[in-house]
Amino acid sequence: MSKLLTKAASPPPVQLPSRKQSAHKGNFGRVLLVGGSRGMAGSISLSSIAALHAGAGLVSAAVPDAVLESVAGFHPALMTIPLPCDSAEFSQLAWSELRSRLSDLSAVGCGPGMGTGAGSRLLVKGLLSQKKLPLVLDADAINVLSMEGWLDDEQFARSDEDAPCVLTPHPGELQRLTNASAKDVSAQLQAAEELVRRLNFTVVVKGGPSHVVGRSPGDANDTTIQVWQNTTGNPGMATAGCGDVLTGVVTSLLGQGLDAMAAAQLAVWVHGRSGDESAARHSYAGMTALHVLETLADIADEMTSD
Ligand SMILES: NC(=O)C1=CN([C@@H]2O[C@H](COP(=O)(O)OP(=O)(O)OC[C@H]3O[C@@H](n4cnc5c(N)ncnc54)[C@H](O)[C@@H]3O)[C@@H](O)[C@H]2O)[C@@H](O)CC1
Ligand SMILES: Nc1ncnc2c1ncn2[C@@H]1O[C@H](COP(=O)(O)OP(=O)(O)O)[C@@H](O)[C@H]1O
Ligand SMILES: [Mg+2]
Repeated sequence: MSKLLTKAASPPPVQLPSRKQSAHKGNFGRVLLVGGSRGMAGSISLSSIAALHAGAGLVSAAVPDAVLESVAGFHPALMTIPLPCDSAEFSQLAWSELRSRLSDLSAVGCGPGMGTGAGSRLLVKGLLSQKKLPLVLDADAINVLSMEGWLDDEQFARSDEDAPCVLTPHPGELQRLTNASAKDVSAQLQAAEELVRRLNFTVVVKGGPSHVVGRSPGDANDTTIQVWQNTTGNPGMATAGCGDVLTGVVTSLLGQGLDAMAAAQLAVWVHGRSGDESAARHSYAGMTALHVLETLADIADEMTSD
């Protein structure tokens, strides 16, 4: 492990259980990331490899056939699933192909680099409609929700018995989804609370700092909505692909069994922590999402109780 230059200013909000000597990769979840398109193969690769660095046992990336080799080439531990595509993006046949591959998964993340064409829309609708698998929707999956207005439809709400759904919009994506101005943090947090209240989703409002808005599990009658503010991260993270990395971390922690609020808080914390270490090792301007991704490997055990 490379020598750390920084220490966390505050402890993680929640922690993962420590790893038993007898552990095997099945203990740490089998997750799937869905996305990518020609020209944006990097985004889904960042998300998928981030899921590995956050401790997932097995990670697959379901991508348009046209970018399979590029995505597979990023990391030998990553498995890939080719899906039908038109010239650049998923085709309308992609969902019917993917739906039969969901059975033994523990979480799925969708959206990075996906594009918003007809194939992407069918995939988002299919993943949103199934309620057995924890789901993270980011980037173009959120843009599809905005374009189709699906979140106005209560049929997509999640009960406490359903698997959770986590949205991870940046302010621009949240503005498209809710009309709350990207420049008005309190309006955006109120809009996120409304999504939690109406649909029982968990929402990561990304930014500097990020917030996690959701309900803690446990007492079904406890309808309190928490708005938790992250204590890690820095402006060096305002760089292409940084959010794609977070998508993989949230998916990974859901797949390791954390509830939506805990997975989202811990993911945001460790992602910002990796951003802080990356800024110290490089510079605000010089660091990239790849540095944040790779530094996760050095600090991931800070998520685990001693
Ligand atoms: N290497 C890759 O393949 C990359 C692919 N990406 C994909 O590109 C697609 C488009 O995502 P982008 O986020 O780049 O484009 P968007 O058009 O969604 O967001 C960019 C715009 O949103 C607004 N915005 C973003 N963050 C904001 C903030 N903090 N405050 C106020 N306004 C803000 C700004 O107007 C900005 O111009 C996504 O599918 C994404 O996953 C990006 O993640 C970049 C890297
Ligand atoms: N000034 C900042 N301070 C802290 N974190 C930031 C800052 N700017 C961006 N980030 C983080 O970087 C990530 C950017 O996400 P996003 O805009 O989706 O990037 P991309 O889509 O290019 O991957 C988010 O997690 C956000 O919280
Ligand atoms: Mg993004």
